[in-house]
Amino acid sequence: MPENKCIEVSAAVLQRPDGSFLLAQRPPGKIWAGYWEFPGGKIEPGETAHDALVRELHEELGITVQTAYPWLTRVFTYPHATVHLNFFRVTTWTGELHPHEGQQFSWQHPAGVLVDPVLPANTPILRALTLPALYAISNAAELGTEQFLLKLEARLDDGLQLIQVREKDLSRDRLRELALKVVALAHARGARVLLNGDIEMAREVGADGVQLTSSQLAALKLRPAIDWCAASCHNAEELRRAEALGCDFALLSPVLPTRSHLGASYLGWERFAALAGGSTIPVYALGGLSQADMQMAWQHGAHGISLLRQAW
Ligand SMILES: Nc1nc2c([nH]c(=O)n2[C@@H]2O[C@H](COP(=O)(O)OP(=O)(O)OP(=O)(O)O)[C@@H](O)[C@H]2O)c(=O)[nH]1
Repeated sequence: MPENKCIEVSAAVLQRPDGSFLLAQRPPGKIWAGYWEFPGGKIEPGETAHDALVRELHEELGITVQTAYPWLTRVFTYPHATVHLNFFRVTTWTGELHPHEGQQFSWQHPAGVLVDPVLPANTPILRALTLPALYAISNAAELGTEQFLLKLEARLDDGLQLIQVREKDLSRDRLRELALKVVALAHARGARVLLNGDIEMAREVGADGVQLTSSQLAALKLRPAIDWCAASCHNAEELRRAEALGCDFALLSPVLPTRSHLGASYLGWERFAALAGGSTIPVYALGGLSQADMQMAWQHGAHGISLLRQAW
């Protein structure tokens, strides 16, 4: 085999409704035996990534895939080969899980994986799994600060886990004041906060990360040193830039027409899928959406959706 040959692989994140996912331990005799991985295997000639996923899960686990959403891809070079991994999120299947290859199974939670070692290519995949499906964007501008904070508290109590503070009309002082309050409320309930556009202030208020604007994304040479770094993207070039910079995830917008940009052009779901397909980082769909669009977003390769007005 030539050294630069890239092996195409499909892998499944089998997810239960409580968010737990299945890892399997590679059985003795296989390369990287003993390492934990997502079930899957090599794509055979003539197969699509989805075909291979369905076949592998049938062969390895004895289950029939019902719903599989395309999610992330990743290229990783091992000493033995370079692999191009196509990850799917599998949320429904029929049949009982059987370890047809003698492998061990373990259901794990995104908040803390308790088995090791995990295949080295999978570390960013496990991190991506800690991101929720919904990413809410603040709307103090329309609701007023007090009303927004009350709504935020209620949404956090309902399980909201990820918030972007984005208030373009506030002065720096008012923004800092608001961001501090959002961080305090969110952290008290285990949710994360990213601040739009201001890396320094994000650190200062103890936010978990920063949401880079597309102009910051174009200008930055290095990923800011902060736990979570996301980027706002509108086209293929920006998405590739976000991946290359080492961003943890991206927003891709506008998917549909929005109230705030009436008459402006938008991507539509097909274009969204073409852009997000093959992304190495999770992509949230943004623009003109509501909670009811979640399934549509997943079908088109999104990790989830980001909502502004509709979040509150
Ligand atoms: N199934 C799977 N393979 C992964 C993951 N992460 C990762 O780096 N790989 C790599 O992708 C390749 C998959 O090959 P495999 O050996 O599992 O494929 P297979 O089931 O078709 O095996 P076979 O060739 O023994 O029939 C291996 O090099 C493996 O190290 C993962 O999460 N799941």
